[in-house]
Amino acid sequence: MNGAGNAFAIFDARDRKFTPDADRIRAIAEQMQADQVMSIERDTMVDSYLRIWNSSGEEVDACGNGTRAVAHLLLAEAQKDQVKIRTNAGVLKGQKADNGLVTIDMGSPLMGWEDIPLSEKMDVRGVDVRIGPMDKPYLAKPAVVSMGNPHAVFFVDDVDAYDIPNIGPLVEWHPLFPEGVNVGFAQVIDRETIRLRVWERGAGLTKACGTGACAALVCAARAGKTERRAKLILDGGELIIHWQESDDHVLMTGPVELEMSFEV
Ligand SMILES: N[C@@H](CCC[C@H](N)C(=O)O)C(=O)O
Repeated sequence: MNGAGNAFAIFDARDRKFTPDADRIRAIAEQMQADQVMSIERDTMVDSYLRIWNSSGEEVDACGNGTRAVAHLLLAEAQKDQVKIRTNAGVLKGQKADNGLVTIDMGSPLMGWEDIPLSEKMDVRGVDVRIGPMDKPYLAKPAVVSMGNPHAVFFVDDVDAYDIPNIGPLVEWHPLFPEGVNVGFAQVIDRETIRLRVWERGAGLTKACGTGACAALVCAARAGKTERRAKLILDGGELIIHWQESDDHVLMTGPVELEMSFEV
């Protein structure tokens, strides 16, 4: 499946065990050209339990687009208006939106430096990241937030002018981020539109990152650069992100596509 171009290989592990090691995940991701591998498992309390692995082989806690993709499957299967999916980052609600789109309530963003986590206390609106060549390092100041996974967001004038495959990895495993970080490059077009590209932790430059889109909107709205609702334009499609004032939750709405399904 894909969610706005973010590519997934999803295993239905409700009746069959799926216990891959990191090598197996890497092989599946390579074969299926997937950014993330996921498995849907039975859960006693909610509709399903979703496990998520990056294409690098590590299991992670959150994937916004992946959760939307699985919500789409479960909504169709159960013929329900809403499904609840347990992830390692918490229980998330998914529902159908207009025009075949799917919405996930991603819950509240976490803003404490320990929540991201950072290795030392810093102002999350602009942390100090020293990157660049050894002889000429430069200081960059991305905003950071957790959407169940860590994000650093650089606000730039022209997203397409940045060499993301070279800059992304320098930030992804910078010592300030003990668990690594997803690295977003956000260009505010106007108060309701952001162009975004994301170098994902453990997956590289993907066509879309759902939690990255939520993180970019939260950091932009927190800094007064945008409204709390905006369209995020990613390489693979568009997402509408709404950081609700009423309950602090972030809602993500966008397209989902089932590309193929088969028995293994
Ligand atoms: N593609 C995802 C995020 C997947 C996990 C991320 N790479 C991480 O390591 O936290 C999304 O749509 O949110």
